[in-house]
Amino acid sequence: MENTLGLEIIEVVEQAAIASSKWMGKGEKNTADEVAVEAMRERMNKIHMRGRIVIGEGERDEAPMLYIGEEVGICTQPDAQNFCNPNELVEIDIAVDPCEGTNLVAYGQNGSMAVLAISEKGGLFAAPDFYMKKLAAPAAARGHVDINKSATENLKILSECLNRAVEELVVVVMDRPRHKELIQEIRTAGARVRLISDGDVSAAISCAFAGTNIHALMGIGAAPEGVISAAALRCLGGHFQGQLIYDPEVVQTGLIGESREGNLARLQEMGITDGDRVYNSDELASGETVLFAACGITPGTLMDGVRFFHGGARTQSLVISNQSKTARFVDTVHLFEEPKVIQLR
Ligand SMILES: O=C(COP(=O)(O)O)[C@@H](O)[C@H](O)[C@H](O)[C@H](O)COP(=O)(O)O
Ligand SMILES: [Mn+2]
Ligand SMILES: [Mn+2]
Repeated sequence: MENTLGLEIIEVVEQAAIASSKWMGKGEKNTADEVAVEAMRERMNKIHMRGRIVIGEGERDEAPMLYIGEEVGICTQPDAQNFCNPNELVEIDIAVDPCEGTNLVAYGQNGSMAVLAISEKGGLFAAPDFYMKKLAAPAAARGHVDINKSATENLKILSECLNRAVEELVVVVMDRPRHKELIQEIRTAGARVRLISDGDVSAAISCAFAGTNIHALMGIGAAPEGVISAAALRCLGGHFQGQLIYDPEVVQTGLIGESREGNLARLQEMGITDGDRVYNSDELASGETVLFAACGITPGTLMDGVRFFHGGARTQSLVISNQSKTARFVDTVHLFEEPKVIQLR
């Protein structure tokens, strides 16, 4: 599955990032999202594959989406027999977030990216559009920290695993009223908190790279983003656990459905019988082959954002594979017209 796909999906996230970045700082989050979705769809449909979207994103705020169940790739098109023998190709599942951090793009802030994860059919947890409590941490802490433990306990464990004082740890938390107590607890324990307004995928992945000065992600974000983060952390050997959150009182937002009971019933309908189950990265991204790709839209901890120059643009992407055991940082110059100058730096 991986050989050429690994290269082609770089272009998928690059095209989405370029399209979205044209709307950076324009205050129009839906347009920044829409153009990323379209660019991602268009490029994906040129790939020689039989793909199916298992996680599209945006139902919650009715953002444009590559909808769940949508078939993508040349070999799913009506005229597929002209290009390929659909039966010969492995069916793959794809989780996408064409513009992760739409607000960040709209307001010109750091940390947005076009991102996706791929596995063979059935290899990614088809997360409902719910919230998810998340715990991400570096590989050294994998299996030692635990989402069922308190933040104080986990910080102590992290400090031992990473051989640094609790005061030397930085925890990313989304800046939301629901995290008031969590933030207080982390601060009381002695660690430092980096509050983010959006973009918890970037924060989760950053935990797996030493040098980012991010040692954990704690708190509640969206479930689809949890699966995408888990795919990256699974490949990188980092720690990721997620637990669906179905109680509107815990999330403190009206965007999750009317009641705890109603949400539990929705989960049952989807075949999720234990709403409190804790999933680890191997369960959220369980496939034998897992690929992850992201391209910075605005600058971030791991990747630079899209930079335009006269006649072109430069992007930075990250492609991670559990098969080749690689994390590739890809720096690409895109030429929109006949170049006069290619800027090296
Ligand atoms: O910040 C985020 C928004 O993603 P997007 O809609 O693709 O721009 C995600 O990283 C978060 O995980 C998540 O969507 C968020 O925490 C849920 O929204 P909220 O109710 O504002 O906390
Ligand atoms: Mn997102
Ligand atoms: Mn998005």
